[in-house]
Amino acid sequence: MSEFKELHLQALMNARWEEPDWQTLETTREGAWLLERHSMTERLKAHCRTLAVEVLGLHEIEQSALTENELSLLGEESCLVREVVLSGDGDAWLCARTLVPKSTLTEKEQDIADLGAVPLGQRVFNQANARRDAIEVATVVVEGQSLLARRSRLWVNEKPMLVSELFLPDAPVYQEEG
Ligand SMILES: C=C(O[C@@H]1C=C(C(=O)O)C=C[C@H]1O)C(=O)O
Repeated sequence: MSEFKELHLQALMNARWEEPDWQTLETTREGAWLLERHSMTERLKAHCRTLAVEVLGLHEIEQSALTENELSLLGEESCLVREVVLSGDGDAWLCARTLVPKSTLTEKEQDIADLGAVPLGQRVFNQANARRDAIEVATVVVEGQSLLARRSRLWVNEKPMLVSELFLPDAPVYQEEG
């Protein structure tokens, strides 16, 4: 798993995020996935019997190691980094890296640091005031394969986090009926 982690998380970190072409994307199958404003976990669950989360990493990152762009979306502070792979019925579908500012992990949201195998989306969209904005997309090349990726900001109780998601080759987004 560590080579997987190295390849996919590194690719996600190097992605060149761009404003989506809403008009074009909204009419496509990929667009429905990339522009999803509600829970990605829910959308993935609709395509399998069991959705499993494997935590690849959980560590802190100093403010100085964040990019200007990340700081402008989240505020100037250190973050918790949560890295996971989501698998549908045993097939790896999505690799995700989430930056959670320290000030988001307060009060009711302290548990977000200890989610383990509970999908982040399941926890966040439990909250009536959860919302997503700042959706950006990218095409990421991993081992010669072009993969879809997106980055978005999630808000829970008006506190932000930044979620980057890479759709792996077996993900339903690439399938006809996806
Ligand atoms: C952000 C969501 O959560 C999903 C689960 C994640 C996790 O458990 O870390 C990360 C990204 C997701 O695609 C979501 O469902 O929308």
